[in-house]
Amino acid sequence: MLTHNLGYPRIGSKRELKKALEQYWAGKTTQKNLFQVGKKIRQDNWLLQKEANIDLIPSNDFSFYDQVLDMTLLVGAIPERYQELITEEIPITDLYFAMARGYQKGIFDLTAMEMTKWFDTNYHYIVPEFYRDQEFKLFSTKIIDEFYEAKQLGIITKPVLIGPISYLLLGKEKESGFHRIELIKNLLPVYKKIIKQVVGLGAVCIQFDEPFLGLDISPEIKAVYKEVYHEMKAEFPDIKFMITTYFEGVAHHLDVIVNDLQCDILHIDLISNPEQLEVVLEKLPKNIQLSLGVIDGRNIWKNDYHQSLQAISTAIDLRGEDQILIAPSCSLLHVPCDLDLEMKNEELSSEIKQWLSFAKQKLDELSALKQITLYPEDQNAKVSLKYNAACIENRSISELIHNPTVKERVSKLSKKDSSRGSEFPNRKRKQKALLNLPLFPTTTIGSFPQTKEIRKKRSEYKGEIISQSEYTNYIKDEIKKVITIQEKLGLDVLVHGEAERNDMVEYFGEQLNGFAFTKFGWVQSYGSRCVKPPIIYGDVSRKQAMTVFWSTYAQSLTPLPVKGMLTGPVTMLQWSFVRDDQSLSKTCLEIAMAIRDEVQDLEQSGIKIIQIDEPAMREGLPLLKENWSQYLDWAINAFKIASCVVKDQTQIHTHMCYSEFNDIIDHIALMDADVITIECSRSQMELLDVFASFKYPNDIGPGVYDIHSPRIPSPEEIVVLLNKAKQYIPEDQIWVNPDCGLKTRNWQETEKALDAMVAAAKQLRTELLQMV
Ligand SMILES: Nc1nc2c(c(=O)[nH]1)N[C@@H](CNc1ccc(C(=O)N[C@@H](CCC(=O)N[C@@H](CCC(=O)N[C@@H](CCC(=O)O)C(=O)O)C(=O)O)C(=O)O)cc1)CN2
Ligand code: MET
Ligand SMILES: [Zn+2]
Repeated sequence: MLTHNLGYPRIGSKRELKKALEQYWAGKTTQKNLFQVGKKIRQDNWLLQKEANIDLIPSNDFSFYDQVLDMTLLVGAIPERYQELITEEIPITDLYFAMARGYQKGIFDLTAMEMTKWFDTNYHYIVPEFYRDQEFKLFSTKIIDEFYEAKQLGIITKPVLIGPISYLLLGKEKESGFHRIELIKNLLPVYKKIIKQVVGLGAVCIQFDEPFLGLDISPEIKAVYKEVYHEMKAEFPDIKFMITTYFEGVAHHLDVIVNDLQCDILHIDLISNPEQLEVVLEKLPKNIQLSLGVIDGRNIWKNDYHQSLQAISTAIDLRGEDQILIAPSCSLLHVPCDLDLEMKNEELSSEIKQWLSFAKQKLDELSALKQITLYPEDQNAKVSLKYNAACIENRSISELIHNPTVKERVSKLSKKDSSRGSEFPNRKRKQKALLNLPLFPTTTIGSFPQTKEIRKKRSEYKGEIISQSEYTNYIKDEIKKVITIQEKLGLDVLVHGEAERNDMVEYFGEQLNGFAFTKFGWVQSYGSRCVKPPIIYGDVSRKQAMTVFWSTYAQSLTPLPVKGMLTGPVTMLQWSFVRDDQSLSKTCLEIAMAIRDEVQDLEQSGIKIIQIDEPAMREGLPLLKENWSQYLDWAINAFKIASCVVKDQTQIHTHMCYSEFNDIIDHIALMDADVITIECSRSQMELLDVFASFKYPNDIGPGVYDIHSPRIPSPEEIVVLLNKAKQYIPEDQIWVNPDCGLKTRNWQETEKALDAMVAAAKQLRTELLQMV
């Protein structure tokens, strides 16, 4: 029985890669230095896995930005607009970053490629763009370079590729009249070339990630799976093909896998779907080895050895030990690097620490499971099994977890707690009288640039280098500054700028009971951006008002309305590490009650508009359609519990980003927020197509420029987008705003872009006046 790993975090345990990337982009360091940082991380990761006795160690799981973009470069799917960057003078790395981030330099003004969520995770990938009859070619050498690099360290790695079918499905057609899967015939020869190259260097096993095998796929796609792997395998009969599936079970597609899929090893995710083990064991042909994903690659709880060993021994009994591999359920990209770094963190109680396991610890768990399975009588094996059982037991009976008051409040909720006093048209009239906003009201999503200085001050405050009052005064000055700037820019609805927040989820989590925090638990979100997800370990409740102080201060500075700014319950849940000892819906309701209390306090302190962000509403959607409606019911209900406590006059906003919303827009409408601001611009307002057939009932602000790119939009292009919006949405329902918060941008970009946005809104107002 072998152990293997699907992928290791690459940002560095101290975020070394993040820092090097940002320095490089700022022109403060050389490409050579960036490459050295990358190389060091790869080597550290390989050696660490070797030390942990992992039998099959992955390569090509490293990335400078995103593994899907790496594939795009590897197969040369470079969109037309970047072709002019393929010159002697411009390093290929800069072409790569241009695709990820846009490129505005000299004569060039190129927009970035679209970015979206990686399945139902908080990781974002760069969406491949496909055109009719598109050609592919072997374009980059990254995969062979990395294989070679590891080989020089004495490690024959398992190169990781996104399988050809999942790669195509992850992308998007950029013109009509074809389906991207048709491109497989052009793509396949390039995959064969890639395989040939790594095999030439000595690879014996290749990992093809095919997560779509767990999703709803059509019979046509199934047929393609059959053909493609048949054809590839025929050419490389001696190479082990490992097909990995994750995030869902494959039981419903076993027909393809059993009868048609040519592979040597199939990996299944037993965390997201433990039930599949039984049927896979029964139906999978005996000549295919089975890899059991028994260790949670997406959560931080210590593995329950007893439970894992049961699955492993069932599998071994039926197939024999040499036919079984064990692994994490998916790539470890989604968990922090190393729990050992938290040893000195006194805020994380030692009781909770013994319940946890990060990437490095998960590797040790993997090899412990192998030892216990192969040598059950070994003294070390016995000790580690016993220690594990004690930790699991401790967590299950810990007093830290349950709070009867919270449970009782939640159980007493009734239908009327989740509906507003009146219907939307009525509310809209009352809000209009109170707020008196112009047509096409302009606003921003909440955050303004989180400058180095702000972060430094917070760091100093947390390290007790500066006092609480110094920090408070500093943040107050920041708020004053952003209010003044917004007034100058001529925005209609203001925000306080969120300078006091480290992160929109972490900030609230820190003020709630039932949440715990790490100091180094960073997880890559996209590119160089990381988050430190809180750990929800127990029942959630609010300690005291969380935002009222800052919001009322901001409102005291201006006659214009300032939005109170909260993170919604679904997003709090989705972007935290969640408990696995009660249902998500229960935990979500507990959070909703805490937010509801805050909403009520804000209203009572005179805040007239309250925004409850739910950017993660869509990503929480189960991967299989059959499970959608159940999720949407509890998720929407939680949002309404949080928001519906206010009177008609108080305007509730929500905000969403990063996803395709077309397929759930009717459910988004059911959330009944008075206004939704929603990301749109990277996809050129594709979202709007849905409004041709679905009349969105409430107000909506389709994002008019991309905030993930440093590129500054012109007023003209924003006017074009708004005119497009007008064709689908009545003009008195349209708000004007960026795609998302501005925390990642600098001040110069921010002011210029917002200036363009306000100018565009004013132009539309003038045009309307002239028509009258
Ligand atoms: N949780 C979450 N998920 C999300 C999003 C989100 O905002 N939050 N947005 C989407 C993804 N977008 C994102 C956008 C920006 C960042 C982001 O800016 N992250 C920051 C970290 C934010 C943070 O928590 N910062 C802390 C700690 C900052 C820090 O590193 N401090 C330095 C010291 C200060 C310095 O000198 O820089 C240190 O301790 O070393 C703070 O502000 O307090 C980063 O990578 O840079 C992340 C995700 C979807 N998922
Ligand atoms: C990822 S959604 C971000 C919403 C938040 N209010 C902000 O502006 O940053
Ligand atoms: Zn957003």
